[in-house]
Amino acid sequence: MAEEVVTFVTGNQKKLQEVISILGPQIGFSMKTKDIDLPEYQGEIDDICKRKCEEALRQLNTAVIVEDTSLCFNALGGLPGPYIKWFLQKLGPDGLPRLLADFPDKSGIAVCTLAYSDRTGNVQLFRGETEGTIVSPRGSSGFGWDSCFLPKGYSQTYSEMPSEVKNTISHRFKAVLKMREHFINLKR
Ligand SMILES: O=P(O)(O)OP(=O)(O)OP(=O)(O)OC[C@H]1O[C@@H](n2cnc3c(O)ncnc32)[C@H](O)[C@@H]1O
Ligand SMILES: [Mg+2]
Repeated sequence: MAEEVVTFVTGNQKKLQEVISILGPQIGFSMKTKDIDLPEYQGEIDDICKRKCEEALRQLNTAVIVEDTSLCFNALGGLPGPYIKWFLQKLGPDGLPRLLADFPDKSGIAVCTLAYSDRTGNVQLFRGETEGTIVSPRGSSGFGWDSCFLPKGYSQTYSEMPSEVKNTISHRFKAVLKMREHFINLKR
């Protein structure tokens, strides 16, 4: 039987590169990619990702995967969470730890949610989380807020560590692994 073709839809090429390198060759489906910055609704993480996936399906009318990344600060009840993109854009990486200046708790959670929809609109979510601390920016590799995120148990931020290390401990790694398991099990 021919492998199912699924289109990964994202406007973020860095994210895409990481997904591809984490997925590896044996993924149980054949992946195409499409560069669209999909609209994102407000709400809880899972709902935002599900609706983003439904919008991708509506636009492309084929099986799709989308991904949504959140950075949740525990002292702020989980905010900025799914709105981290706009905080980062307006405040820059320097501004992120400053949001926590008045709080002793600097901990945060990076969350990656992948949503897969088949052509009939049946959506499945796969979530990966990595705990860490929000620090003043350190390091130059990676993208987004990588320089501010110090994963728990490590002395280097995502930006200071080699990408091969980030890609074996990250929020994205954990979500991609769950999705890959799902597809590989389907074929068994
Ligand atoms: O088209 P999409 O897939 O939505 O791509 P995006 O860049 O808009 O991504 P999100 O909506 O998921 O917003 C997440 C924000 O967090 C950033 N980001 C995502 N993954 C990251 C990672 O692993 N490390 C650091 N920053 C990340 C990303 O650049 C955005 O600013
Ligand atoms: Mg986005």
